[in-house]
Amino acid sequence: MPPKRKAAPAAGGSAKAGRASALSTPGPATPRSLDSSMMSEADEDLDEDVTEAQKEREELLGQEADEFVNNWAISSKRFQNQPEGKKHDAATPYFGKRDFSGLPLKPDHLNRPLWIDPDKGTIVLERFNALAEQATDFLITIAEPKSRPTFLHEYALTTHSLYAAVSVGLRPRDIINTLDRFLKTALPTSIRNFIQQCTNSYGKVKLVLKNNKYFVESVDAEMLQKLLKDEVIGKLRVQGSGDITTTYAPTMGGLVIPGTKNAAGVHQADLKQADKQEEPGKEADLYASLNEEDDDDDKEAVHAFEISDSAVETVQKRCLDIGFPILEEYDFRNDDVNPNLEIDLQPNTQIRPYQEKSLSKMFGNGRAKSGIIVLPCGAGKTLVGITAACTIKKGIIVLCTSSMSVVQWRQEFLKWSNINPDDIAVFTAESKNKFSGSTGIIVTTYSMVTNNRERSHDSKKMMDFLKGREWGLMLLDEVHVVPAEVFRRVISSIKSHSKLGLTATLLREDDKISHLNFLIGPKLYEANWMELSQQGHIAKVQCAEVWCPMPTEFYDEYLRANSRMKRTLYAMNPRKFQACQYLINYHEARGDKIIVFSDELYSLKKYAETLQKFYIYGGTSQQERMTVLENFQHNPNVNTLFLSKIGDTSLDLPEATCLIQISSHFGSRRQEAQRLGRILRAKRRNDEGFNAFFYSLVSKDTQEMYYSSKRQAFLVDQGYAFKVITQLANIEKTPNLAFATAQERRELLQLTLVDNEKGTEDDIETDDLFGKPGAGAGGRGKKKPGPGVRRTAGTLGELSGGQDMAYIEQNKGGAHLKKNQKANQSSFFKKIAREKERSRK
Ligand SMILES: Nc1ncnc2c1ncn2[C@@H]1O[C@H](COP(=O)(O)OP(=O)(O)OP(=O)(O)O)[C@@H](O)[C@H]1O
Repeated sequence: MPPKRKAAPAAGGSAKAGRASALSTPGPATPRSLDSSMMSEADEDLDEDVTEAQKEREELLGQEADEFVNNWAISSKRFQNQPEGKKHDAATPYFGKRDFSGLPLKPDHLNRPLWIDPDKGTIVLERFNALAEQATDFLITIAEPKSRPTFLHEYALTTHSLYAAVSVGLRPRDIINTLDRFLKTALPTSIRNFIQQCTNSYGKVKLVLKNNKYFVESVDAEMLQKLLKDEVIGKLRVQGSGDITTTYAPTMGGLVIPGTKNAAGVHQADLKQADKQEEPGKEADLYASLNEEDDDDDKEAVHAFEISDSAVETVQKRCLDIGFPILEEYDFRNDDVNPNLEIDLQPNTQIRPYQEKSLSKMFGNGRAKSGIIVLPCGAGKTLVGITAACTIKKGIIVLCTSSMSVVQWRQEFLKWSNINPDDIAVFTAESKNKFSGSTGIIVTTYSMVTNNRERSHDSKKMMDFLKGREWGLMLLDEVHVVPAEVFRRVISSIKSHSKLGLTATLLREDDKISHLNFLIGPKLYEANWMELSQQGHIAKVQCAEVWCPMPTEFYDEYLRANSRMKRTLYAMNPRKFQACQYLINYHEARGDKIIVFSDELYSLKKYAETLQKFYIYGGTSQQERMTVLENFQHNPNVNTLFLSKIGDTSLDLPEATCLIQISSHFGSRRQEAQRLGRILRAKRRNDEGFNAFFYSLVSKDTQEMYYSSKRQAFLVDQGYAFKVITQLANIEKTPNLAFATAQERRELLQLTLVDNEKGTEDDIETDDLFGKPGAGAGGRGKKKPGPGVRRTAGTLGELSGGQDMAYIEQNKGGAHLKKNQKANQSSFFKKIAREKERSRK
């Protein structure tokens, strides 16, 4: 990290800026401070949000605010004391110590697109600059995108991002030179040192599986000598395997690997540069140094020594401890031991530019690097995985979060590639077939592989088969939802040369995402949502937050209610109900197909029943689900569908063009992104002027407003602007809205209070929308819970759908669950417990 990573005032923090602009939409603005005052009550039971980390963050924000005020006072004084004519502009005092306006600009700074914060390594990119495209390619390779609204993008230079840059073949001087050339100011020494420090250690040592033997490899012979002298690693060298061997790195000349043309983004930038530059002589040398270096890539000598299979983890850990993280690469072209798989993309398959770019990060130097590719929902992660498989052409194992995804993955393999159907088998509770030839593809679920319970004979045999082989590629779907421990178990039991993780959002509220860096590999590529929607690969979406005032009697109850009842009340707010009805009418009349999401089962059913619409939740039978979905797709009279959280993922309904959210999972940014993902693949996305719509209905002056702003943070960073609608046009004049009279609203309140006295029903954990209700991941049968189902945390094996894994993991486990279980106990059990207690005394 660059020196001192303190929390910073959000100068230029575009997420906040995006939010602020949305809030400035006319209308009676509710002060956001109201929400924070509500926090103390909400704190009691927040599953996900009020973690220690959150408290720390809040403390930090407080410190940050103090610091800001102090700095402002100092700078303001300094500003006033400056001689007239030498004063900076009026905004200067606001930036305090972080005022970098004094940094000398390069004479041609207007032509250069980047700014950098010398303290924190935050890079700001001017998207309107002529070199923005090239700079973006470069930044994607060396830094992590943080925020990408329309005009200014923000990236962060981190140890991990530099690690990833090195892993795709960039060298420190590539990074320093190119960054310097894009910057409007000279590259600060602090940043130069940081890059050198990180990149000098990263990428020097590689772990390569060649001819089924593990080698520690480096282009630096001295480095290998150093490792051999290390007290831990030295002993682990396979005795009798000779000293350090020297070979030469493979050349790329003539090789055609799908998606490798942009090895690190820099080369492509170079080519475009030649076409676009305004001042040829001057700009052409912007990348010259990189080209020179590329030429000698092919001739580099590589030194290696062998280690045993069992020593791999120890060596990896030790290398990390001594500051030389080890990179994993698979030289699949020179693997003569593992049989080749007959698989190619279908001749008519055309991968899209961003898919190709993401793969170029994986295969940039002709070998397969392990890591994670991040693409928005509906952007075609499956095809990226399949293309990687077609490149490596060895045994492939695919791990999914649900048994339905297993079926879908197999179908996609058959659709996009020429794989023989006998060469691709699935391993689920229902099917335990192997492929027929010497190698092939197995598609399975995380839970099938990590299941600790006693296995059936067939399942055990299958596991032995999976463990006993060496796989060329392990494809890990939806990596953000799978607990780190599960990865550890998967990775330690199944041996594979390379791993590719796929996800739409590298987001977890619990920060465990960093584990993935070492368990799978660095983030290789993250696509820009806005760019993909502009290119028509995903739909353009208009997002809005609709503020629904609460009638006084509801609000009075809300203030008195416990946290569970509060959630029910803000979902059942009759004004919200009316807004939902209004939006359904409006969008149905426009010819849209609408999905209404509710995490709250009580409101899901009440809304759907009152409006006479279909709904699906965990307890809906498989047959009914299919009938409802079919009708939604093909019946012009069924245009609205209510869904519980089981529809958050895996739902492929390209007919849907409008989403309305009436209740959600606290502040989960991931759920918000996943739900938006349900309309990103809208069939009509390329119709002229087409827009999909995403509405979040929030009850005004309740905790929901706080959660809503939290939930939107990720999408705002992707460039989505949330408009705040404080009043839906003419809603008060709209006829036939439900709960129009005070009497009806009072009755609704009474009914809600009575019905929910004993706590509300939770959604049944289920596979996914297409899975069997109550079936565990991998389709393992689970008893169908009766009414009043409780939420259980359980292990991954017991959890069924990817959609719930992380949410539940974050539900601060024991305490919360116990509380819930207690609340759900019937009075009979409570009585028994009391009697037991008494008899003990
Ligand atoms: N290169 C391509 N050419 C044509 N169609 C494509 C291409 N890539 C993806 N698609 C199509 O885009 C749709 C979305 O793909 P896919 O289901 O793989 O998305 P995803 O990123 O996995 O989404 P989610 O995160 O929601 O599961 C599919 O219908 C797929 O066939």
